[in-house]
Amino acid sequence: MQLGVGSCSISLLSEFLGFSPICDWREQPGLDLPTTLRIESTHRHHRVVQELEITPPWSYKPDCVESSNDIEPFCLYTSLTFADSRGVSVITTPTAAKSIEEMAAFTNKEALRGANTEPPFIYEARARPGRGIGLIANTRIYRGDRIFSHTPVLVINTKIYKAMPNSDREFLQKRGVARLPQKTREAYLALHGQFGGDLVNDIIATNAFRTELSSDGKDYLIVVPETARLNHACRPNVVSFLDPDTWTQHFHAIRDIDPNEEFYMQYINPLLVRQKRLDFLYSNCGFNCTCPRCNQPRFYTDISDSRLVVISDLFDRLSDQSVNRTATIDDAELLISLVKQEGLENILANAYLHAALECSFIGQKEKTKMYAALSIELAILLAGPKDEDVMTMQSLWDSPEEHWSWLYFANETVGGKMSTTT
Ligand SMILES: C[S@@+](CC[C@H](N)C(=O)[O-])C[C@H]1O[C@@H](n2cnc3c(N)ncnc32)[C@H](O)[C@@H]1O
Repeated sequence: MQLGVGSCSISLLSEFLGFSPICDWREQPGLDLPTTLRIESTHRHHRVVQELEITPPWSYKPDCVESSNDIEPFCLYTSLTFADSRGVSVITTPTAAKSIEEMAAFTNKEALRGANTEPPFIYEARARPGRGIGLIANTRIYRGDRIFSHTPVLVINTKIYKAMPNSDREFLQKRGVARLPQKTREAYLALHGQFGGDLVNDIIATNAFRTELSSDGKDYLIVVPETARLNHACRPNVVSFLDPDTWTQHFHAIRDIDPNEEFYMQYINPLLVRQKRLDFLYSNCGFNCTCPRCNQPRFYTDISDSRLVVISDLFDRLSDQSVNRTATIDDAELLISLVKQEGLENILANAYLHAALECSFIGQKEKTKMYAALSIELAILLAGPKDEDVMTMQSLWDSPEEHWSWLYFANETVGGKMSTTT
């Protein structure tokens, strides 16, 4: 989602909307759908196209397979020393690997301080009826508390899906997992596979997150064994963001969590009504959702669905930045109230952001600051403190009058509908 006014804009990214890309990645045009992921290919001609040397941080000579577009091969790079010898295997092009090698995660040991270590006794993994293993809180956890921060063990440039047959990609994937340090490899291979077929590939299909890992914005799939144990619920209590500099995925509580409550993230767009959520989860993620929100009695589902329709409509109207827009601060406050009633704390930062902007449009300084602060508090859990949108909101909090949105329509539209200065 993009809020844009001239050259000034605040982009509300999909991750910012609070849903994980975990099943979304298989929706991308050109990527394999789950049915093809299930087929174990018999096609075997892994054309190793070039002999590359071992260069730090990599621990082996990269294995490369020619790509059908003939631009660049895709190669397997494994570092056994990455993240205190947790290790990582990366499948990408030699050019992308060069820029990865220069990232702080690989050049500065200090950058990974605190990653892959967990506060003790916060949670434990347990069998959950109808949904395999899940992570259960052992103690009360408060909104904003960090749950864990981990680095990926397998990283795949998504362009590979268009660039070569499945069998070639699977060859690189299998070798990538085989080369990981033993403990890491075992943790990977113990993960759940939902679709069957080649195990390494099935684990990717079931557990991968889609994310921008490199500074050049390239798309990657990542598998992080610890965070892969998080089940989905349509009212999540944890959210994540990935710091691209340190290659660390951080999870925080987005609301208070009781002892014995399961941690849930949201795999899909939170604005879908129940039947659409169930259909999407079944066709893209391969399971029938057993979360409490999908299983509540019809009466509550109907109320929830109608709230979601209004929430979507309000987001659309508040995002409309044309001079003919009809949205007001009342709409933004209604949105906040409905999002809270719906229990979607993972999109509350967006609702607060809209409220802050509406107040700024009409020059209400104190309320602008109040809503900006409320938005920032949650947005840093969803996108991280270095995120551009979070920094933009910070500037709205610091000095609303300096922000592009301040009395924007009053200045832009002389005598127009939006000249709503008080
Ligand atoms: C990323 S894994 C989550 C951890 C997994 N439960 C395990 O045992 O490792 C995703 C898988 O968990 C199960 N799952 C997650 N959320 C679920 C839900 N709300 N309802 C039913 N099954 C769910 C499905 O089998 C899905 O393929």
